[in-house]
Amino acid sequence: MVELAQVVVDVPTMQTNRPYTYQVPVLLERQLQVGTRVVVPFGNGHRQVQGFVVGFTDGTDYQGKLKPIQSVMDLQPVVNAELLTLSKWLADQTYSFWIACLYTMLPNLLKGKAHRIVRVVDELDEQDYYDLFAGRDFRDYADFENQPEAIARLLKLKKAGKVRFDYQVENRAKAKTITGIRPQLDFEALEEARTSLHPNAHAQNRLLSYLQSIVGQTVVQKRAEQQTGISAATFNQGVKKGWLKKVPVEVYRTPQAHGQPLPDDHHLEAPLRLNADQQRAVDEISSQVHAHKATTFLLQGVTGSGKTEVYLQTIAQALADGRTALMLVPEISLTPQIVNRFRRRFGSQVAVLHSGLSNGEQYDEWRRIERGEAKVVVGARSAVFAPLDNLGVVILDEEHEGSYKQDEAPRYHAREVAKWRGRYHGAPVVLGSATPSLESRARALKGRYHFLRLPHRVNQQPLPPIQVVDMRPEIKRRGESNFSTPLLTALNDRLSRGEQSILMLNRRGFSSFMMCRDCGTVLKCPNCDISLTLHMDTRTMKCHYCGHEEPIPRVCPHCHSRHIRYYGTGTEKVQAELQQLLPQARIIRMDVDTTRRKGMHEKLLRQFGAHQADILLGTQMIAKGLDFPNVTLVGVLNADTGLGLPDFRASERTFDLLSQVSGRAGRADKPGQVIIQTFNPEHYAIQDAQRHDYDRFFYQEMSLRRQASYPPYYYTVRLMASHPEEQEAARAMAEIKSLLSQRLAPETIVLGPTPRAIARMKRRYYYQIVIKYKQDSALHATLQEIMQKTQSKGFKDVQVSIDPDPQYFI
Ligand SMILES: Nc1ncnc2c1ncn2[C@@H]1O[C@H](COP(=O)(O)OP(=O)(O)OP(=O)(O)O)[C@@H](O)[C@H]1O
Ligand SMILES: [Zn+2]
Repeated sequence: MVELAQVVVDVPTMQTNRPYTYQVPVLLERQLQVGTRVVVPFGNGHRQVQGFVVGFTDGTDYQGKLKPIQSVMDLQPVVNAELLTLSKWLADQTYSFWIACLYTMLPNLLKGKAHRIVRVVDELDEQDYYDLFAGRDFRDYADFENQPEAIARLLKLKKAGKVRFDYQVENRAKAKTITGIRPQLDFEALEEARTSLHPNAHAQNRLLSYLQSIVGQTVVQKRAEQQTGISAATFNQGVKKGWLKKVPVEVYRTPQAHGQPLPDDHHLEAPLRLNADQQRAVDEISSQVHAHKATTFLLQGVTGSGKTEVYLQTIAQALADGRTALMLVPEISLTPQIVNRFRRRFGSQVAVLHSGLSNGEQYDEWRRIERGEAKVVVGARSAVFAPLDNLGVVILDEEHEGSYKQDEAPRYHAREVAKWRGRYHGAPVVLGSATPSLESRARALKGRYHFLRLPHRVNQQPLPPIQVVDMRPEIKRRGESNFSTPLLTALNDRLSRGEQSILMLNRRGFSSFMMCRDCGTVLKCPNCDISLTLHMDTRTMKCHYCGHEEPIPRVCPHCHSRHIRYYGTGTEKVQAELQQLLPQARIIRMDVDTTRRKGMHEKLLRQFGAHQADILLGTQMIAKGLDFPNVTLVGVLNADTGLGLPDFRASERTFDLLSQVSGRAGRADKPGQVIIQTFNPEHYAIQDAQRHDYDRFFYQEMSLRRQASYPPYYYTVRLMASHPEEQEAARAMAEIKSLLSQRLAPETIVLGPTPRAIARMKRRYYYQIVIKYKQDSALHATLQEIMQKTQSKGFKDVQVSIDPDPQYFI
């Protein structure tokens, strides 16, 4: 019986969220594998859609006539067996479409329409090389279509390991190539040409000898020029005479540490000598690597305790076992120092995946991983899907960070995916943080995670003393200023000693909003329910949610008064004030605006590291991972931002941020100092951060969470419905609520429906329900049912999303 293929099609609706059965045309039989993308006709109109082959079967219940697969997009699978299984689990766990999960795992370029190429990877005999490749190193597969004989020859070559079938994406990015040269004559023929040369033709003589030395090879022209001193003009002459041919040679686009040369693999950095706590951590984790045990570790180490060194040495152990490693960081473009450390240690075995890469770079890094050329992946959230084989260890640094949760479908948490992959490969998972999430710390206390601690800084210094400055009397005394007297004194002090300071402002943009002093009108986004932010660099008002942009108004749009002014404080304004207060200080500002251009982030940090500035002033992006020995002062200008947000994690986030940024001071031999300015000096999050007392914060916050039935005592799910009409969104939610009340266990708490904190966004109104539960066997099925139901006619134009374990509630 002929096999049939099961295909998940790119038609994301609830009804189509399952594999469809297709016939496999004889011609495609040999190419088709599980995990390849195909084009198939779909529906009554036979419209062409993309899909993924997820399995084969020899029978089907389907009564009608099966349609045939139309074409195969990939000549080797883009999703391997592990990731295919994972995608299915992910769809189920996150209440999302299987097809969306499959696409989520792939680099951007493979989300588009691919075209196939065939690449020469080993020496071919001339017949094949010229017949099939016309003297090039790769060709479009489409060139061979309808030539069964050529395809048969290619398949034979593939089997012999001489060519590889690959995929590239049309019109978006192809493999990057540079010019290579390839001799077109054999040794004797070149010799003949040489003897018949004019005796003065020295350059051509040299070219011919050189070509003789590389017969059968392709050499990058630039490299040949450098090695031999033969000029480009001489190579061109050689082309005209038919001695050589120029051919494209594929090169990888390696994301560079901006302007910094990559270390070569012979000059890698040696591991540091570990202290006793670090050694214990490395030993315990490595023993699980060696034993193929999927133990989850919580590594809680104070800032500057040498967690990164523990990661590096654990990974080295996994590599020594012939395995691979995955290192996740919250937003990698913000932590170039970590990437550089990994590169210095592991050289070209490291691949980097993050949103700051071009699509081409991302694709090339992905292929290096997939081909097994890169064994250590450092990346942000989506790197958790890196196609690493034989994983030996997975590490999540700063595990408490909310950015590990994707806030659009599929709403997965990288921590859960990491644990899944750990189980699949028998690999331990290490969750590292100075300030673990309450969830993780609670699990460690219960023994579900293996708890490791690094309680001291490696430099033997205590954590820096923190002074909290109450801004209320400061403002009364000195008027509206962003700088208290103690902070200014401390800054001056560092300047005179030639030491550096880091200042954090918890904001972005110049001002947060604009208000009319006569009528109180605040300039708002026409699409969303939030105020617009002034951006001085582009001289516009911008919405941070939908991207809406408009010119800065001169008069109030409501009452036409000219008394319209900017409220709030942005980095640009603070920089101006600081420069006025300290005219001699050299200041680097780092925020979304100054780092938008590629590579700017690294550049600014490098300048600061080279002491080309005295003060680094920035938003939250400077709080994490920076390791500058000469920084002895950290100032936080406004610790309170965020405390007032309607989110049960507001205190936790404030505590984390303050602890994190304080940790940037005094990391080497000079002692550090931290000054925190606040309008809420008595808040426990601020006081506990001041004492460096994670445990105290943890127990206080835990008791509040228990009282309010929040995580980690309860699990939460958020459901959201949106519609352009407010009452439609509300009505849909009411219907969902009644279904939930019927199905769920009586102990389960269902809150809402209520308008979301930002009730209107992108021209839609949002209503939400929050479910809190400990254990509810009916929950999963009920949520699946809601997914189904919201696809029906009664829910026309209502968009419903289900967000398990949401990280944000605004
Ligand atoms: N065993 C060691 N001996 C000497 N120096 C070390 C050792 N371990 C780490 N260091 C150095 O101490 C500094 C801090 O270490 P590291 O950056 O690993 O700490 P961390 O815990 O990851 O910090 P944070 O969480 O604050 O970013 C680094 O400069 C690192 O090179
Ligand atoms: Zn908007």
